[in-house]
Amino acid sequence: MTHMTTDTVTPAGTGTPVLHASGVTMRFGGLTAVRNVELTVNSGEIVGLIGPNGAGKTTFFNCLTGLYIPTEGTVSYKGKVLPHRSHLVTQAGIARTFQNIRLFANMTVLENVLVGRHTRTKEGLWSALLRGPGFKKAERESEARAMELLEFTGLAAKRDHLARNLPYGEQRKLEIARALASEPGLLLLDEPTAGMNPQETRATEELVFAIRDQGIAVLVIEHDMRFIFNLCDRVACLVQGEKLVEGTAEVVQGDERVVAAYLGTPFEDAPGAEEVAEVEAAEAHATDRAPGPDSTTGATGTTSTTGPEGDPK
Ligand SMILES: Nc1ncnc2c1ncn2[C@@H]1O[C@H](COP(=O)(O)OP(=O)(O)OP(=O)(O)O)[C@@H](O)[C@H]1O
Repeated sequence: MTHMTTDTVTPAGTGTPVLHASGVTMRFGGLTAVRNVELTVNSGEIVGLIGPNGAGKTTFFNCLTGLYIPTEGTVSYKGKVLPHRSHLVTQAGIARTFQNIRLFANMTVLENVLVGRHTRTKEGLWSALLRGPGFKKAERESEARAMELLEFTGLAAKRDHLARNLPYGEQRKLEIARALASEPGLLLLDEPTAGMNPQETRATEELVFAIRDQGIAVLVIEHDMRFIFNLCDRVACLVQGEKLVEGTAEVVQGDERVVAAYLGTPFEDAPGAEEVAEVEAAEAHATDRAPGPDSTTGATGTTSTTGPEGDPK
């Protein structure tokens, strides 16, 4: 697999490293889900992580956030190696959202954000939930900050609604607001637009830009390639646990290995008649040749024409 990785790309003009993952490998028994991955996120950057289902993206996130202890490698935040404990990672300055929404369904929108603040208040989670001694003092300040975050994410009018009653897109926004409540320097988003309609996706794109503009670096996993390529300064593509390519949106979209392993066809706005004709011609060509000698392994040969795998949008 010597051809698999490329050098880390650091675009000119970006800041200092916020996150540095060095040689991260994660094995589950005989399965290597993440293999020797090197990734840096600099301040001021939005970095995308793409790849087929099962490529190891979420496992890599779990290694970054202390949920998993990597079999090999280290993860540093602002130059310091992180402990393998998720609450300490949050305290250090990394916040995340999950692929499957994890809100407190029976708490209000505001309460969910307040809970997200517990790593930044002296009183801690239990005091916040039980309104114990010392909480009152911090309460007004915390609530003001939580309301700021609800304004920022467009949820202020819903502050007293139960989280479970929010429409799906707003639940995803609330997850982001709650993550921001820990005042992170780096935000990890795991498929933030999964299940969203195009308007919600567009709004999420704007929200992520606004988060970056507040000085928070962002690392985002997403299967929606339009979203990724519009948003990201840099994109890394994982395939079978390894970093295949890393670079600007243009570089990654144009890389034939990424196209073959994941994208299928070069990414464009919408498949037009020209692309459809191309696809049909390729299919006809493939049929003419089958069953040829390269059709046995599936490792090479025809490029997938179905586009990126992933959750339907
Ligand atoms: N806790 C675990 N125990 C064993 N195997 C696991 C575990 N978590 C993930 N895997 C395996 O590791 C590989 C990578 O999975 P992972 O969920 O990280 O991929 P992914 O790129 O996030 O996929 P998707 O895009 O579908 O979310 C898969 O083969 C998966 O089955």
